[in-house]
Amino acid sequence: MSTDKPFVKVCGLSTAQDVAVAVAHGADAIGFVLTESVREIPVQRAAELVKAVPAGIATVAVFRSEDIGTVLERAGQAGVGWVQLHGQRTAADVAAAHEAGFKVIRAVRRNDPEEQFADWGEELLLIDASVPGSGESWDYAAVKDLAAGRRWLVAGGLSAQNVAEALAASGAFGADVSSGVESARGVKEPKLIASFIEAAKA
Ligand SMILES: O=C(O)c1ccccc1N[C@@H]1O[C@H](COP(=O)(O)O)[C@@H](O)[C@H]1O
Repeated sequence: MSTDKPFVKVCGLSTAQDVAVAVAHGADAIGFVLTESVREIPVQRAAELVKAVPAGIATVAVFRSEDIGTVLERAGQAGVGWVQLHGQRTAADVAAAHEAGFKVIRAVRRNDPEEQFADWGEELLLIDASVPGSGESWDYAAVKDLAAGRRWLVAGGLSAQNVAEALAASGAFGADVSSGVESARGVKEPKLIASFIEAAKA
C-alpha cells in the first residue's frame, strides 16, 4: 500500500463500466457488497468483476454480521483478496480471515465504545457513520485521537466536495465512499467516481 497519497476505496460497484472508471482514475481498492443492501450483487457477478481488476488494486467483499464461515466461503467464491467486516466481530474473526488468506478491513462505527478501536491485527480499520452506506456525514475530526498511529479509512457521507477536508481533519490514511458517487441510491455515476478519486488524491 502506497503512503504518498491517500488510499481510496470505492464501494458498491456492480458494473464493468464503473469498475473500469474507478481503475482508470486511480482507485486503490474496489468494494463489492455481498450482504443485504440496495448495493448487494450476486457472488457470481462479483467474481466476474474481480477478474477485470488489475493486480495491485485491492478487491474487497463487504459483509455485515454474517458468521465468519459464511464470509470466508462467499469471499472465496468471489475471488477477492480482502474482506470488510461490519457488525459484532471478534479478534478471532480477523485471525480466521487471515488464516484463510484474506486481508481485512474491520469496520467500526464512529460512536462505538473505545475498545472497538483497538488493534485486532486487521490491515485497515474503517471508521464509518452509525449506519453504513447511508450517506450520513459526521464530525470526522472527532476520532482523530482514537485512531492515531493506525492505518485507517474514514467513511460515511463523503463526496468530492468534502473528502479532502475529511482526510485533513481526521488524519485518516484513506477514504471509502459509496453514496457520494451515486446519481440515485445504489446507482453509481461514473463522473462522480472520477471526481471523488481526483479530489481525494489532490
Ligand atoms: O454500501 C452499503 O450498502 C453497505 C452495506 C453494508 C455494509 C457496508 C456498506 N457500505 C459501506 O459504507 C461506507 C460508505 O458509506 P456512504 O454510503 O459513502 O455514506 C463504506 O465504508 C462502504 O464500504
